Amino acid sequence: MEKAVFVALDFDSQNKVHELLAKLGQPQETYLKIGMELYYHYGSDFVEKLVNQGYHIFLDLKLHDIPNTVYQAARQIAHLGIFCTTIHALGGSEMIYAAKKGLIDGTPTGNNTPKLLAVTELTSISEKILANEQNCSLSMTDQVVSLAQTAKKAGADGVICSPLEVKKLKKQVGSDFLYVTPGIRLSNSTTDDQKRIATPQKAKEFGSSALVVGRPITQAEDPALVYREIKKEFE
Ligand SMILES: O=c1ccn([C@@H]2O[C@H](COP(=O)(O)O)[C@@H](O)[C@H]2O)c(=O)[nH]1
Repeated sequence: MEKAVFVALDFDSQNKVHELLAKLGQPQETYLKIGMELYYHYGSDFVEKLVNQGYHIFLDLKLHDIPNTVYQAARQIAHLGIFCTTIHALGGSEMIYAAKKGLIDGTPTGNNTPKLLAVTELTSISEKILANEQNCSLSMTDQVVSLAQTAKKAGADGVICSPLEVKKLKKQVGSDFLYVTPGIRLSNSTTDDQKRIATPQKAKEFGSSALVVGRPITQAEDPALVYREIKKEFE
């Protein structure tokens, strides 16, 4: 996982996924993120197909429900042979603990338990939205640190955050925790709906463990070239 670049497969069809994968390289060296769009369309068979081809799969379903429901869902997710998955840290420590237990209980004997990553504040949330819509009196960084501390205590393996928060997180939460960062934009990319962004180079300087990159790769004229450039800049 250290220094992986996860390509976010936010597509509405399998054909588009296969077209992209044909350009990216060996499955064993390729990290992919499957989110709600593909999962709700094609279900877990599609996830298992890519796992069986040798891809490292990050299943990003961002579970957020009562602890028992999350426990049962995590138990099912653990059968898929994926590399990591997500929950919302805002669900609280009991829910995070339940997710971790579900992943452990559901992992078939001999397989690795998927890593559990807790989403702190989505990278589409700005300081202004945090204050005005979530009525949070903490700064963005302090709120992310607080959620990460809760997630770590409850057994998560790492968090999803912006690269902008990683330096402080490493100091206050520790380097023995994963900091996986979306919100990655090249200096010439559009920001789209992302608010807390950084380039791959900056993310590397701040200490991100892994990057998540969608549209800058998937909507590029030459996705393979951009993917290679991002990997080179980050590794
Ligand atoms: O805080 C978060 C959590 C998850 N994401 C996901 O990452 C990708 C980013 O895609 P881009 O096209 O590079 O913006 C996307 O799948 C999100 O669901 C995030 O952006 N922020």
